[in-house]
Amino acid sequence: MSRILIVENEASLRQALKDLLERQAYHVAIAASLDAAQALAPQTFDLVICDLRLAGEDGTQMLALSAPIPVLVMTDHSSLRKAVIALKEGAVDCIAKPVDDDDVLATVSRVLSRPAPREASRPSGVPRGMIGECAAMQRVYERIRKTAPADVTVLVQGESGTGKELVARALHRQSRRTKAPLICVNCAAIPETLIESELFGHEKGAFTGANSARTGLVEAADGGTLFLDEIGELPLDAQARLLRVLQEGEIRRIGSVETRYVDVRLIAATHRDLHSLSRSGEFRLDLYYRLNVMQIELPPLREREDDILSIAQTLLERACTRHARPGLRLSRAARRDILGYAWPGNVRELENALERGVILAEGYLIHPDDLGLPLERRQEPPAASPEPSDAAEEDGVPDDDLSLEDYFQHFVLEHQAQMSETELAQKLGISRKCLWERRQRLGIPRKKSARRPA
Ligand SMILES: Nc1ncnc2c1ncn2[C@@H]1O[C@H](COP(=O)(O)OP(=O)(O)OP(=O)(O)O)[C@@H](O)[C@H]1O
Repeated sequence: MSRILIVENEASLRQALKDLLERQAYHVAIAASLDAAQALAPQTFDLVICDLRLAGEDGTQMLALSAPIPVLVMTDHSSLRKAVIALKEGAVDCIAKPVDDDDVLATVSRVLSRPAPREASRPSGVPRGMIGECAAMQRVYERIRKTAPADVTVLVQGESGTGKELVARALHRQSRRTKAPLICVNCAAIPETLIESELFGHEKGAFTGANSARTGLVEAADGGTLFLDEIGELPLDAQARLLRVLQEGEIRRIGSVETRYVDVRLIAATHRDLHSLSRSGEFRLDLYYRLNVMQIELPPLREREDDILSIAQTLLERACTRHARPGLRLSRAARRDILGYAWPGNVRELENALERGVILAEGYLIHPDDLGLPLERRQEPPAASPEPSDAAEEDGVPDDDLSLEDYFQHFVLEHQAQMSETELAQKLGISRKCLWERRQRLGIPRKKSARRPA
């Protein structure tokens, strides 16, 4: 069934819409703000419903954050102008507030019955929500395309923040199970004492505190896909139960003698070496072999040199939209830092650094200090090719978009501590008045220098 994300800051309406749509068997997630919506990866849904007037935020920003997923906007009479703008900017339809249940259901069903932006028809074959076109990622996309329809267990390996959950979502979307649930569980985030009952469910009275019977997440994924992130953290007892699910499709709730049958496709992910964990007795070898039918290996960001700047650019645009700071750009020095840094937290860390940059940038450019990358972990930037055919590629940092404004900012920031305003203006070939005006426009306030004023 289709997955819908509701973005609405008013709690009662948010819950009422959720209940209404869930009664029609849609899978619904809710968010009260743009940030909360962004954290739920809006591009992985089938439809986003968004109020245009979120508390202090502009709901039209959801259009850019969700693209290419259809966005249905909600508005009352006081913001009709905004609704017209949203429709012009690509919203698929508009629901009038106060909302009418039948109107909501009819509009949702109409929008969802239109042909969806299909994965396979995306020009580059890049799964929805994923960025990057380097050779290693092309191999990942090809693996996803071939593996998804095969309905086999998949083991996704990669460091933290490399996109393992995005791969699981793409596998599910491209599989025959796409209309059934995808249940994502981070095994490391659930306390060891609770994990078995969370996964496999329990009967009433099975243990202290089990006041009622509960369905586990494996059963909730019946007919669909179960994504177990950080599977290396699963305790041995839970591993034994999981093995039974994989071998026989059998599940037994904690405290129950009754065996139930489930049809679940398992996608597991880990940043650890399960084979060596099995040698030390921490992971069952038989489970490892069961999981390891197909592997998808995600490269760390530092090995995706060809991709880093284009990923940064896309993530930067998203962050600019989120924080209503359109048009911010990375300074040359910031791009060099991005290329030279080792990115132990991978794409997630890059996303966070850019978010920081967008929030802290004072002018139109994001400088290294705004990104705040830890100095000790920066590496030398990738070496320039021995005989650069294009001087603009010096240090591997493309220079093609280094505008006069970039140059101006860079020059002023680099020399203002040592030069007076007159010297700076002379070197730049402009008048002092012009220097002052540009400082104002670009948001580079004059810093007090140790030199006497000119
Ligand atoms: N190739 C990619 N394209 C776009 N965004 C990405 C990519 N890889 C990771 N991200 C972003 O980085 C963040 C982390 O991604 P994800 O949760 O899929 O990583 P993970 O490998 O499962 O991490 P962990 O192991 O820590 O759970 C998300 O915000 C995701 O959108």
